[in-house]
Parts: sequence; C-alpha cells; structure tokens
Amino acid sequence: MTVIEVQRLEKRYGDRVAVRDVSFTVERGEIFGIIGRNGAGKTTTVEIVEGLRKADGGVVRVLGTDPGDPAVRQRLGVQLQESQLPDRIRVDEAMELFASFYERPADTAALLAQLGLAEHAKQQYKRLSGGQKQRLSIALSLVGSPEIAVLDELTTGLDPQARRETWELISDIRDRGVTVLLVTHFMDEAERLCDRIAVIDAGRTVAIDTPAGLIRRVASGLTVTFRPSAELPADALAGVPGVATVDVQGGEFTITGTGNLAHEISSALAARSVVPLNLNIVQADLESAFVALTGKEN
Ligand SMILES: Nc1ncnc2c1ncn2[C@@H]1O[C@H](COP(=O)(O)OP(=O)(O)OP(=O)(O)O)[C@@H](O)[C@H]1O
Repeated sequence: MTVIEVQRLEKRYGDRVAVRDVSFTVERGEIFGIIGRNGAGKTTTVEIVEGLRKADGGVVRVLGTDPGDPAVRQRLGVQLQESQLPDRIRVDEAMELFASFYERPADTAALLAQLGLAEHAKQQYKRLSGGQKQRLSIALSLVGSPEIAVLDELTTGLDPQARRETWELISDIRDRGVTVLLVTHFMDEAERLCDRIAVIDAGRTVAIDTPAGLIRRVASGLTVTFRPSAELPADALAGVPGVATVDVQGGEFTITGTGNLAHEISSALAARSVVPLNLNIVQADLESAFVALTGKEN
C-alpha cells in the first residue's frame, strides 16, 4: 500500500528552482531513502511531504490526502533540527510537551527507555551529548505513535559508534511497523538501511531502486588497479573476458568489469610475464553508483 506519493514535484524560492521534477512513491513498512548532494532539493522535498512548505507544481499525497491536512500531521512523525529545542528544557519535559500535541501519544517513559535515554530523563537538553540529542530528536519524532517517520540527516555529527547505534534504532522502528522516509547524504547509511532509494540531483529524481539495484545499474561491478612490473601496451587487456574499460594514467592501469576479473587479468599478465604491482580490487558500492548516476562526487 502506498503511503506517500510524490509526482512531478516543483518548488521555487524566488528565482531559484529548488525542485524541478521529483517523483517517487513510498510503500507502507519500508525504509525509503532520498540521497543527493548538498542543495539537490532533498530537504525541500520532505518539507513539502511534511506539510511545512507548499509545492509550486506537481502532486503530493500523504496517507491518501493533502500533506497540510491536520489529520495527516497526527499520523506523521517529524524529526526536529538540533537548534529547535530550548537549552534548559529537560528530556522528560520535551517528551511531555510533544506528546501533548498528539491525540494518540506513545508512552513517553517507555519510548525514552527504548532509545536508551531513561537515565537522562531529568537532564537538561544542553547537557546531552551529540548522540543523546540525536536520539532525543528521534524519540520526539515517534512520540505521536506515527505511521510514518520523516528523518532528515539523521547521523550528521555523530561518531561511528553512535551512527551504528542509530542505524539499529531505525531498523527497530521499521520492525515495529513504522514507515521511514530518510534523507541522507551518507551513502553507507543509505546502502545499509534503505529498502529503496530515490537519487535526487539538481532538483530531479534520476533513479529509484533498491541499493543493490542501483549498484547493478552502473556498468561495472569491479574496479581493478595495478602497476605493471614491465612495459605493457594500453590495449593489452582489451580482449580479456569480463573487461569493460581500460584506463592508463601515469603508468597505473584502472580496469572496470565483471566476473572473475582479477583472475582473468592476472592470467593475461602472466602470459606476458608481467606481474601486477600494488594490485587493488574494489567492489562497486552505492557511492560509485551515485557518482555514475549523477556524474559528481558526493
Ligand atoms: N528557504 C530558502 N530560500 C531560498 N533558497 C532555498 C531555501 N531553502 C533551500 N533553498 C535552496 O534550494 C536548493 C535546494 O535546497 P535543499 O535544502 O532542499 O537541498 P538539500 O538537498 O536538502 O541540501 P542539503 O543536503 O544541503 O540540506 C538549494 O539551492 C538551496 O540553496
């Protein structure tokens, strides 16, 4: 069942076009990611889904109705940006305050416990660590027992351990039946967490697929680099099985392709009595797919 539908969305700020043509649908129970580099239009898109901004063109439906509809807002959990809570508010006070906005609030003490914040309930917001603040912002987004949680740049500023813990938390939220719309510019986060991903570039959706599907779409699964131990013509490996492209820069060969690429290359080199020095084999990941799809480093 589709819970969010975005078709040909457009949004301008004055002369600046922030969103040109964004379309995607989110199905109930999935973690749907939106990835793109800074300024691609991700936040503008989700703020329209949240009912915080109005679209200039296109169609947006959330749970079958307009995103601004108060009944929809009751069913949607939105993550606050860090600066939006007063320094002195206590964790439990923030939870009670946000719970009061909802008709069907969750048990705030149980939610704090689930997010590992029970022992910080009486602490002031300003005294929390970055990871604790982030967990509180997730707790606040869940306080209304939402069907959909919209999380924007979830792990920015967290250390690797806190990032991993946050990822587990998001998986848990999904396992409890909440649909998650996740905005991120971290490729590892998207690859690890999301069931499907929309890639947004310069205000347009350029691809929508599973992480594995996006990776498969980019031509080659493997990249092999090495320096030959002896003179090797640039076209020496062109006909080797699995080889898609060969590039030589400053004596270093970079070969993309599929299949048993490293073995095939080593055999071809051995036949010429050449040894591959500094041999490196890299499996394609979402980062490389993203670069191939958008033509830019993130
Ligand atoms: N309130 C605003 N007024 C004017 N321009 C804006 C406003 N908000 C965003 N923009 C511009 O719209 C474009 C898209 O911004 P948006 O924040 O949606 O992108 P983003 O993909 O979320 O980027 P980031 O990852 O940096 O948050 C950018 O060029 C941005 O400068």
